[in-house]
Amino acid sequence: MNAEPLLKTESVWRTFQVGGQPLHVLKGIEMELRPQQLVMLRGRSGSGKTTLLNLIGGLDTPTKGQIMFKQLPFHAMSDDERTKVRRKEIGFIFQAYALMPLLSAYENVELSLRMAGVPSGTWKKRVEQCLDLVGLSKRMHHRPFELSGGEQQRVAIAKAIAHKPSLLLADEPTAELDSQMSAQVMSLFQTIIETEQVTICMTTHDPTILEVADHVYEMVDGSFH
Ligand SMILES: Nc1ncnc2c1ncn2[C@@H]1O[C@H](COP(=O)(O)OP(=O)(O)OP(=O)(O)O)[C@@H](O)[C@H]1O
Repeated sequence: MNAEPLLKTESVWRTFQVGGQPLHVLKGIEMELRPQQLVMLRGRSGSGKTTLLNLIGGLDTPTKGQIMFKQLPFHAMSDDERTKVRRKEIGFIFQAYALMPLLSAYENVELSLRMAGVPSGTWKKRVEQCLDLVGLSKRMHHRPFELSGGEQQRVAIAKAIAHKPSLLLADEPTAELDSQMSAQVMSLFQTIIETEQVTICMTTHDPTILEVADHVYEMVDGSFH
């Protein structure tokens, strides 16, 4: 592995003030994500996984330390600068970025291209390509409530990759799925890494899923073990 890392953190701390007291949620995180890797973060509830995903996705900034994404210093950039990079380069599969209930699968994926500022002439082809990749070509005009949980998750994946991000972040993407559907999502992630040349970083509690990771970071109380 000689390729430059896509993302590198150095001594990253994140501290929140809770009731006037500092709460150190991340304590000196050193992490590297390389191109086309599948990296997993595991750890108990409350260990700091989501806080770290928010930082590497540019949604939040560290209290101390450095985060370099594609040679850009996320720790030193303004919110506006990070937002611009995030819209183009990062895809999220987070509960908070769930599907819009009144829009069809097609319209949900199209929305992500609109948000990323992709020229509208290319939307149709790309939306169809992404829904095909996740195996939902035949259901593209269904709304989320007309789809199963696993199908909704696949639309969320299509939506997250449509703008061709280099990094895809997923917070517990298989938490609501049974083991068969989880295996399908993981196999889809492996396909996407190849075809879309993306790096995926996800959190999970599921030991069977960890087996397919290129690298697993074990988070204990805000540090890696
Ligand atoms: N904005 C905030 N202000 C204060 N405390 C916070 C804030 N965000 C997170 N925390 C605290 O940081 C700790 C870690 O939270 P985080 O959500 O990162 O854990 P997690 O490992 O993702 O847990 P889960 O698996 O339950 O999602 C928790 O104790 C949480 O209460």
